[in-house]
Amino acid sequence: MPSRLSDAFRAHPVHLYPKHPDFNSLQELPDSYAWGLLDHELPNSSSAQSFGSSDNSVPVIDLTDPNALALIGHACKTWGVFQVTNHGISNNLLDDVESTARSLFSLPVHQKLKAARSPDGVSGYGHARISSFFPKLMWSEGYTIVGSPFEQFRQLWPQDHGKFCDIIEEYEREMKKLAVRLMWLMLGSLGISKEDVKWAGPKADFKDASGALQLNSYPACPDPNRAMGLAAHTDSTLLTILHQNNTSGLQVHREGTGWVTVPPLPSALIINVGDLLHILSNGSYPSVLHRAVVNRTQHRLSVAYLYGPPASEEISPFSKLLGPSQPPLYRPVTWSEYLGTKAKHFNMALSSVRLCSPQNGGILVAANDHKRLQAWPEN
Ligand SMILES: C=C1C[C@]23C[C@@]1(O)CC[C@H]2[C@@]12CCC[C@@](C)(C(=O)O1)[C@H]2[C@@H]3C(=O)O
Ligand SMILES: O=C(O)CCC(=O)C(=O)O
Ligand SMILES: [Fe+2]
Repeated sequence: MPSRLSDAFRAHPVHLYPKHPDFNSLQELPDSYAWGLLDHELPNSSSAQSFGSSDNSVPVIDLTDPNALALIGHACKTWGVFQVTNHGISNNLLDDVESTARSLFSLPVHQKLKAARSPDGVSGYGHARISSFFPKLMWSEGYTIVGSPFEQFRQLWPQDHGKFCDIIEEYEREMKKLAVRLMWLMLGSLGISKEDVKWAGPKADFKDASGALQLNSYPACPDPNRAMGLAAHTDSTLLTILHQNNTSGLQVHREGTGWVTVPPLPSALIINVGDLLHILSNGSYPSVLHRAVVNRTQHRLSVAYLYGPPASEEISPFSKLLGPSQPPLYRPVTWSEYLGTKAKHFNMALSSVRLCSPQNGGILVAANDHKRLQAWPEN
């Protein structure tokens, strides 16, 4: 069984389309990128709301608010996503990481391909792994970093990789600290304390936790209504911390409302509940289904920090949350195994680790999961 994050995809290599176009040279949307009409830019579209009553917009939480723990608990239960302000990450660092991503994606295609992700690897340049589940290509490029970016950055920028490595390494350190703080707020809001999480380590600092950085680029698109930046998915994480530049594009799916745009707020970071927190909370903090759409005039960038437990630690619902009427809904799974499951089953990954209920005669998908699956627009 794989034990490091970088081994997670050994058993599930993806051979994605080898051709990477120079997006800027395309005046028309090639058929291979045409998904059919999306409704995100249609006039009067009710399915992509961004502003409205506060009930219909993603919660914004000030981390210095004395009530932050309760606000976060409510946001996790009802949205699976929230924005945070006063999070302690400096604007300088956010600007630096954004310009690192901009410099990277502006390199010529042949240069970026020198750091191409291998079919069974985690790090490097390429399409999102989930691309293999769709007949059409996504209007985006990605670059994944696990651990030190040094070796690959040296290929990309033979002369001046040093400054970019420093920025990424500092960003990884800062994200890790923020993730620990958010973890304790999210777990605390579930009534989980330090003694309940042995894998957080003796100092409760999640020292052995793992993380990946995903840089995403969504160039301006000649036909945005028919293109998809990043298809609807949930993250296979405990939580994800997302920085987006000043261009909107992230949408989250909410039952009963549909797609809701998460507006860029200066200095705010977006926090997604991932599938592993969904499992730990026994489904009470559902992972959020989200996607990225594109636009005609602006280049959008985002940087996601995908945070998970130690790669070989078994994750299962906290026993404190279980009882005679709350049986565990998910079987134990390691992050590494779960990433492999996602690579194989994509949107069925969470229900594939759901425990069978004997009353259902072994039928795997229970009522709630069923509703979630129906929300996936591609189903
Ligand atoms: C740790 C990881 C989560 C991720 C796969 C990865 O190895 C690094 C990239 C992550 C990402 C980002 C875009 C969406 C996503 C579904 C994908 O294809 O690559 C996620 C993966 C995930 O959360 O499952
Ligand atoms: O670009 C975005 O807003 C979404 C990125 C994302 O979902 C991811 O990297 O997992
Ligand atoms: Fe995501």
